[in-house]
Amino acid sequence: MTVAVIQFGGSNCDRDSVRALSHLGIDAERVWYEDGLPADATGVMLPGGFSYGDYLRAGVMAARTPIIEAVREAAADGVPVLGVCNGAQIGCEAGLTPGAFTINESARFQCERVHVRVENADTPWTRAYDEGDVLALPIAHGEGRFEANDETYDRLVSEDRVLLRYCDAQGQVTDDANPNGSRGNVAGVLGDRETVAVMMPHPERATLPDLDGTDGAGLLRGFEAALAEAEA
Ligand SMILES: NC(=O)CC[C@H](N)C(=O)O
Repeated sequence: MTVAVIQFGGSNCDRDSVRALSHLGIDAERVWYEDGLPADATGVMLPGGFSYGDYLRAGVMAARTPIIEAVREAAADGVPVLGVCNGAQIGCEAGLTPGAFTINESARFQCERVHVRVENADTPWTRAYDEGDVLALPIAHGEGRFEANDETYDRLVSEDRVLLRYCDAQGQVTDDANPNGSRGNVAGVLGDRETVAVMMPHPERATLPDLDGTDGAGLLRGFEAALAEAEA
């Protein structure tokens, strides 16, 4: 399989993402957004960064580029799609996943290590974990506060589409453990299909053993699991 890691002007996690995926034995390559989605892509990663300099709203410009139309079609066909940080913002702006990521409650850019709790381990992206597992992952964003209206939020919860919630080191989901004011401490959600997911924390920065922790590796392994699911 080859995961296309889409690079926009301003993306800055595309190389890290390819490196982390390759480390896991998942074939990945960077694809410049103007070159279009390769027909043989068996996965799509929307990496972190500052596409279009976060102009207007983070992710809004990239979400309106032609390659995202191709990503939408691929996602509908069951191709696994993962958006991380700016990629999560793009995913929500593109309607691949519900809700929105907006300006942090602090109104500041926050770069720190947080804990998230696995809310649903029965998805391709979380299969490597057990429900309730606590992962240490880095965040680095200014617009990471998850918001959704009541109807959308209730649907996400009732359909078990919340993947990760910010928590403390013991796994307690509290306001104090919510770094950015996200509704319900939500850090990651599934799209309409469980092969599509977005998350604000950076699993690719917590995958290589020579970096600080490898708790994110299982999330990236979701590409293999999601593909297997789609082909089943
Ligand atoms: N690390 C990133 O992807 C940055 C996310 C985004 N551009 C923000 O600051 O909100």
